Amino acid sequence: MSSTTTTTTTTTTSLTTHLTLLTLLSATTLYCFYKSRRLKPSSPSPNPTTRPGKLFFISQTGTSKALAKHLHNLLISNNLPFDLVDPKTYEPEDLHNETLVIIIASTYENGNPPSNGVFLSDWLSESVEDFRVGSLLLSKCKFAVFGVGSRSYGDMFNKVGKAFSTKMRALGGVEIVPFCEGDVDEGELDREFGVWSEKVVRVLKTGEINELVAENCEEFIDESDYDEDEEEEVETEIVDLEDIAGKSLKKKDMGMVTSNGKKNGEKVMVTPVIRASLTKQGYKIIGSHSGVKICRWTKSQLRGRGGCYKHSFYGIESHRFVICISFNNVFLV
Ligand SMILES: Cc1cc2nc3c(=O)[nH]c(=O)nc-3n(C[C@H](O)[C@H](O)[C@H](O)COP(=O)(O)O)c2cc1C
Repeated sequence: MSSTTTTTTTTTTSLTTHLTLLTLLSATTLYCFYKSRRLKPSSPSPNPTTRPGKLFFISQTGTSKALAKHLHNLLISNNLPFDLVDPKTYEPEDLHNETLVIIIASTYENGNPPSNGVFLSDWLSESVEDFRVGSLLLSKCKFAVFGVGSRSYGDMFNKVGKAFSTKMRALGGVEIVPFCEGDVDEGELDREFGVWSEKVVRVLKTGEINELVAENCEEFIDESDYDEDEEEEVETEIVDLEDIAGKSLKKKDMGMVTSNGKKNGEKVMVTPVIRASLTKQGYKIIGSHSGVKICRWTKSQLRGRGGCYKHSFYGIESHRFVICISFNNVFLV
């Protein structure tokens, strides 16, 4: 009797142990499964490099705006993401971040842009003229321009569209389809615009763009200005206190800062766009007043690989100096 009781007790204990172990194992499995689900992203994260292109219309009485809307529909129906943008709501300081820009621009009185494009146009002109900005500012940007005007205005015909194309190129932009001039009076504006638009879409879709970019980049990037070390230097940009405070100069501050970089009437020496451009060229920005870059010949001389003509021809040891550019246009050697 006693033996039977002992056997029953042992069996019950063993069963309880098994059940406990089974429960523990199941709980662990469930926990691991739950954790693995939490860690696994539910869907692939979107590609951070894809930024919609910008389609600007510069228009007084609506012709360019209507054409831009047509093109926008065409682009979207071809799975080419673009934002239709009125430049008067756009901050040109952001332009160096754009990779695709299309501009439909009308010319208005005395060859000037319609009012919604004046700021963008002036900003580009000033950037082209500003020696600190340089021709690499828009090197990531592929663009195309269509001009709307009337031949009856003679030399002023499509002056604005032409100027946009020229200025974008001067800042390093890569023109993917040649500039096209539409004539509202004697030309076949709609047909010409249709043909040009198809070409833009084709280039964007087929990737012909890549070949063009590769070719054009060679023109714009002067390798003598760069070497391997400078690319690394770009990463270690000095941070300005103004930027830490988040006070970069923007169009929305226009009450105080004008398009030519004046703040409360005083010249601002390094605007964000100048900073970006100089950094691309390998300069280190000092505070908000100066930029420094070591000439590649200086590095070459210090490494014993030969220096520039000043040393070879005249024996001047310029590699012993650092050249500074002060933004108030004074050069210090
Ligand atoms: C007052 C006025 C001035 C114009 N000046 C020029 C000009 O200098 N050059 C040009 O090519 N077209 C000129 N045009 C023609 C315009 O570009 C044309 O009317 C165009 O369709 C206007 O485009 P929008 O409707 O997008 O503003 C002028 C038109 C007007 C009404």
